[in-house]
Amino acid sequence: MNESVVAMGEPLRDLAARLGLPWQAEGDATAALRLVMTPEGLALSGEARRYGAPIRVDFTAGKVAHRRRFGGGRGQLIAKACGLAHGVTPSIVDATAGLGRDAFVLASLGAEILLIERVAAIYALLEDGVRRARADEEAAEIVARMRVANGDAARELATLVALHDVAPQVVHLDPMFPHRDKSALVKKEMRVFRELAGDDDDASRLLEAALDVATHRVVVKRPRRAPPLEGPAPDHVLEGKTSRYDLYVHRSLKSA
Ligand SMILES: C[S@@+](CC[C@H](N)C(=O)[O-])C[C@H]1O[C@@H](n2cnc3c(N)ncnc32)[C@H](O)[C@@H]1O
Repeated sequence: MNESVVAMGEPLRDLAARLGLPWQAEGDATAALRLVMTPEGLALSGEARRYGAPIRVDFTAGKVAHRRRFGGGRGQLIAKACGLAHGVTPSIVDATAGLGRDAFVLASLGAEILLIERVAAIYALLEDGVRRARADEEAAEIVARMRVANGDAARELATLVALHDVAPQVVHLDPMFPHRDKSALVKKEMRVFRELAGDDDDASRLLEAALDVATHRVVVKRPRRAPPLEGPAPDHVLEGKTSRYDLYVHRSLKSA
């Protein structure tokens, strides 16, 4: 799937074998994107002009930590969408984990959460971010509620959930949105994601799988003006400034 990425250097030899990533010795790499171990943790980097700064997962600083402190707690849209607004704390699966930003917000509000990511290189960043956060006094307590899994949730969600012994009340989905607009490429991190993850064209299959395992609701994050995923119509919609959440309530909970 990710021909454009290699794990580079001796420290990543085992990781590459475990995740089925191509591996090259230090200095040999010809691929556009490289996973490298740095003193600040695992990083995904490529030519800066095309891909911007190296990408790492850091739950202890920057945007993620800021969002935890000032993001609005249980009043923020994602918390309302996932049903955390009324003092309830559901168990959640984030089946499109990415860099784990949304999942970290949910875990910081008290939710136990299983993060599933199918792109091995992105999963590796996530796993490394969780490992490093365990050494941070504040973040450790939060990441203790997060578990990460590498797999394709559209094809094996039920298996992954059983394997990790979770019975998710809520499944959170944030698939890539296939932007046609070239200006979307301006954001370099997004460019990396597009090259590695594609457009998530199978998102409606993922919705079906999520509806099969969630006991309460499936929550789909969409750009504000994007159409809903193909499939059943959402039961509720929560609109924010730039994004919205489509909510699919489990049939047993719908009023007759
Ligand atoms: C838009 S990003 C999610 C960003 C994430 N919400 C965050 O806060 O960092 C979408 C991610 O979902 C992953 N993904 C899409 N479909 C998936 C599937 N069927 N199973 C597992 N991961 C999937 C993609 O590889 C990509 O990393």
